[in-house]
Amino acid sequence: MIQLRNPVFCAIDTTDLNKATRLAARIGDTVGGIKLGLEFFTSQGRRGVEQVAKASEAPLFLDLKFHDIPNTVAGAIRAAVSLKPAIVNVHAGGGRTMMQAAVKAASEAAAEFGVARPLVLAVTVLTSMDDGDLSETGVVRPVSDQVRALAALARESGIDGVVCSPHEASVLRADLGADFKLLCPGVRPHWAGADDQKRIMTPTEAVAAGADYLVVGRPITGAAEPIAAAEKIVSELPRRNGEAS
Ligand SMILES: O=C(O)c1cc(=O)[nH]c(=O)n1[C@@H]1O[C@H](COP(=O)(O)O)[C@@H](O)[C@H]1O
Repeated sequence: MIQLRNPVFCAIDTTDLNKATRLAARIGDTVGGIKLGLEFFTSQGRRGVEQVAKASEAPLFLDLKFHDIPNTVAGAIRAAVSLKPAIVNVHAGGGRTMMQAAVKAASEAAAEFGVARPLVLAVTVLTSMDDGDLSETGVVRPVSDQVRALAALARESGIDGVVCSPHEASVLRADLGADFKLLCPGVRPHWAGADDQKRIMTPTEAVAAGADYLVVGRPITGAAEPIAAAEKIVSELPRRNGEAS
């Protein structure tokens, strides 16, 4: 269970350590959490993550989307847990055994390092993909069906929730119940462009559809005034039980 001031995670996608640290320090009081992903981690590594985490009290989503054989993913999850993230993720397409290994490794590493176990989420179908993109990979059913199947497999594997687009949130909520976490990128305020995202909704629509957490990157980080952009997004959301003001 993670306590957030609001459901918005700001995706800080950059190679620039100073930029990431400065933004994290300033925006941590506005958004619910901060997300660091492949671009930042590949350029700045563990020390970069530690520096950004030190700059902000906000919970960290370490988005490294592991997708490998079970033993390798378990080792990577172990290493990730030592950075004390609130959330980590794997690709559901890695399958049942891989997801089970990820959850087991997260629990064992958390106990060993004396830290809280992060939520382990599984990415279903990337929010940048539509039915045409998916069919090119050999999966010919609609995205929504594939997301439902992968989410059901993730839950059976002991995963805490999934990364999906807001388009699938209401169906997954009905399928998988209130406790299964739904984290949605592909979130765009009406005043922002879609960029490379294809399955998008506004923040308010995504929460109404059942998203627990929202990931918003470029509409905040690419704005002339990132803090003001984040405040605008957050101020439009309905307040939920347990969220701080
Ligand atoms: O796992 C993720 O966070 C993720 C999954 C997904 O399906 N789509 C997706 O956009 N993301 C991440 O969410 C962020 C979205 O950023 P923006 O498109 O700039 O808002 C990026 O950091 C992506 O890596």
